[in-house]
Amino acid sequence: MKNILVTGANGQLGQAIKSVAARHADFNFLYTDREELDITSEDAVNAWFEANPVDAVLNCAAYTAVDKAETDEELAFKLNFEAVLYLAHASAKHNAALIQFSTDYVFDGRGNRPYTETDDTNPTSIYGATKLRGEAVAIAEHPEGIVIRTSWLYSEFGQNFAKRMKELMAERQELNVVFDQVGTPTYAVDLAGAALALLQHKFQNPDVSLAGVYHYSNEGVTSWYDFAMVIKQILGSTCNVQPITSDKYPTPAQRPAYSVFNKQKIKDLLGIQIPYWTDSLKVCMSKL
Ligand SMILES: NC(=O)C1=CN([C@@H]2O[C@H](COP(=O)(O)OP(=O)(O)OC[C@H]3O[C@@H](n4cnc5c(N)ncnc54)[C@H](OP(=O)(O)O)[C@@H]3O)[C@@H](O)[C@H]2O)C=CC1
Ligand SMILES: Cc1cn([C@H]2C[C@H](O)[C@@H](COP(=O)(O)OP(=O)(O)O[C@H]3O[C@@H](C)C(=O)[C@@H](O)[C@H]3O)O2)c(=O)[nH]c1=O
Repeated sequence: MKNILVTGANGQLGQAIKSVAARHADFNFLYTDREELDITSEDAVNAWFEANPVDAVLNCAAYTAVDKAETDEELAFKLNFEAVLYLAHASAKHNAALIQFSTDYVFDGRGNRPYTETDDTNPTSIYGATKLRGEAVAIAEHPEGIVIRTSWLYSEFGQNFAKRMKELMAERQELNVVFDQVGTPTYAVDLAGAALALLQHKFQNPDVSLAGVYHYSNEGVTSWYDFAMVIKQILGSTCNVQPITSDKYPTPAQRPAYSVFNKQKIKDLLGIQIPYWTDSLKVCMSKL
């Protein structure tokens, strides 16, 4: 039996992990959120590791309010960087694996072909910058640190774009959504399955180093507008959804115009097929 610490377990990804946990009868999940384990406290992190035997950490805790981070840099930095440092040190000391989650917002979006794990990063937002620092520290401060970058996460859990669109389509007759930001939505339940498969692979191949960055999203490419349009079609909504350019939807944080991932590395390693984004979206919408 492997003891897996899940931080931020009541967040979107944490709940998605709970929903697939039964697939891994040999994993004993230790779910914590801020109340049980505040990862911004180095003392709390160290005390937790002293008190509980841990074989791996899935760090699902993060500061994810992209626009708010522009004026709340201190807390975003604490959670997305400093806390990762504490987790990396503690898990390395106790010989536990570490999986840190990161984002497509580490890229500036000026690319025009799917980003690989070795492509240059250049975040355009505070959120992206703090997540990039978190990636670096997970890799540098843990000899086997793993980072999974994902994009446009949605699910039946927590707050996300798909749920927001459903609410707005019920409230409004017209909705404007940007069509000049292109990426790939990711169903958090698919990501949770892939992260646990990666962990399983690691436990089964203890002598092989898996350290480094991996890209994971669903398959396909779309814009936020097209994402909204597919949601509208699935719901059978009559809301008039209009495409707009980003300058017509000003936000405090600048988002990448293009953030599609190349996912070959994780697909080759695990031998997995990743679901197409609209297939997973239909599964999720049937649960909302
Ligand atoms: N959401 C998205 O679209 C994307 C997310 N990601 C990454 O995926 C990961 C998971 O994101 P997601 O599940 O959506 O995020 P959520 O915001 O849904 O969940 C984050 C969780 O962290 C908890 N938390 C906050 N502060 C602390 C603390 N000090 N100690 C412990 N826990 C804390 C939150 O609790 P509380 O609610 O009480 O604050 C919440 O439960 C993150 O690393 C994120 O950067 C990457 C790409 C896209
Ligand atoms: C709600 C809404 C948003 N938009 C735009 C704003 C933005 O450019 C885009 C996405 O909207 P949101 O602000 O909901 O999504 P955002 O918070 O930017 O989502 C990001 O979250 C972080 C945590 C990540 O790591 C990213 O991968 C990504 O998922 O859609 C519209 O055009 N119309 C709307 O009605």
